Amino acid sequence: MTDDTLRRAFAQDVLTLYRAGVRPVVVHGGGPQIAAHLDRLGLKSDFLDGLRVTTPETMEVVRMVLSGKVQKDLVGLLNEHGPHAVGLSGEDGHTLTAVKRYAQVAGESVDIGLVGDVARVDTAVVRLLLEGGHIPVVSSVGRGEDGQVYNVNADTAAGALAAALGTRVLVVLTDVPGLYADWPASERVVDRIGAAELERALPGLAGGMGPKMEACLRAVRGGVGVARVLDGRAPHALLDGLVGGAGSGTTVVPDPTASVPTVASVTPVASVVPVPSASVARAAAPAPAPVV
Ligand SMILES: Nc1ncnc2c1ncn2[C@@H]1O[C@H](COP(=O)(O)OP(=O)(O)O)[C@@H](O)[C@H]1O
Ligand SMILES: CC(=O)N[C@@H](CCC(=O)OP(=O)(O)O)C(=O)O
Repeated sequence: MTDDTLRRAFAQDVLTLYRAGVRPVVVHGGGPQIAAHLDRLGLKSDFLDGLRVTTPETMEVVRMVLSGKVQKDLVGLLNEHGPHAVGLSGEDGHTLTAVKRYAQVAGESVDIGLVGDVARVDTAVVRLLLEGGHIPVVSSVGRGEDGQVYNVNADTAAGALAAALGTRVLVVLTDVPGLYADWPASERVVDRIGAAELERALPGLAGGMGPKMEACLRAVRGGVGVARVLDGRAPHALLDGLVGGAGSGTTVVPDPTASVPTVASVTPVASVVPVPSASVARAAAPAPAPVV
């Protein structure tokens, strides 16, 4: 999202899906843009457990950069050929209600300021936009019921929103080819992982991969059909990954249903697995497919 060519390719992919009948919801972050702005202001920013330590001063910058710049740039790109995209912050319409989140460092909870987890999602505004034929573009800022505004990791926001909307697919774009099985010792990418195995692996994940994979887990446990982690450094990673690129990135699938299926429970519900992705584009889906 810091490279203009990649950003444009991403916007084209979202529009291609949209024109094919998919209803994408974009949730964005902007860590590098926040860092650049903090730097310009001479403010330091540290990360703990993959999350930015957020003072009230930092929070002002996070809010301004995410909702005022990164979101508007994305909306602008999506709207070059029509009034498709509408930006909103997680604060708007109570979309994301946040609660303070602590970092976990060596088994201890550490206070990292105004960092939030998503406690509740109100999908009303996003659904209104989808019903009106728009592409919602959501910044990962949450409103606390304590009067604070919280900095929510974008993957966390996306996973929670996907689960609340009951979407078919969650796509997470990142700057590595997928989840490395044994990072940093090896860069072998995990092709596919089930929710239970991912849950066991989560405590061992470092840096930003922790919140990212936690978001995928939350999504598939919340009823999303499948979550994909794709390498956003490749132009058109989104479309290639969804439509053409079986095998790219890491696919997170829900737990198989624990009980022996009865005839009634055989009806496919959440246990949909890798989207044969041409069908994503064909879907004209009754459920929207979110894109991060
Ligand atoms: N097991 C892992 N597999 C892949 N990347 C990992 C892993 N553990 C830590 N990382 C780090 O996590 C980074 C991705 O997280 P982050 O920088 O927060 O991404 P984003 O900006 O896409 O949210 C990778 O660039 C890599 O350095
Ligand atoms: C709490 C926390 O870390 N919030 C993130 C929000 C933006 C984000 O997630 O951006 P990326 O997707 O580019 O990493 C931050 O301040 O950087």
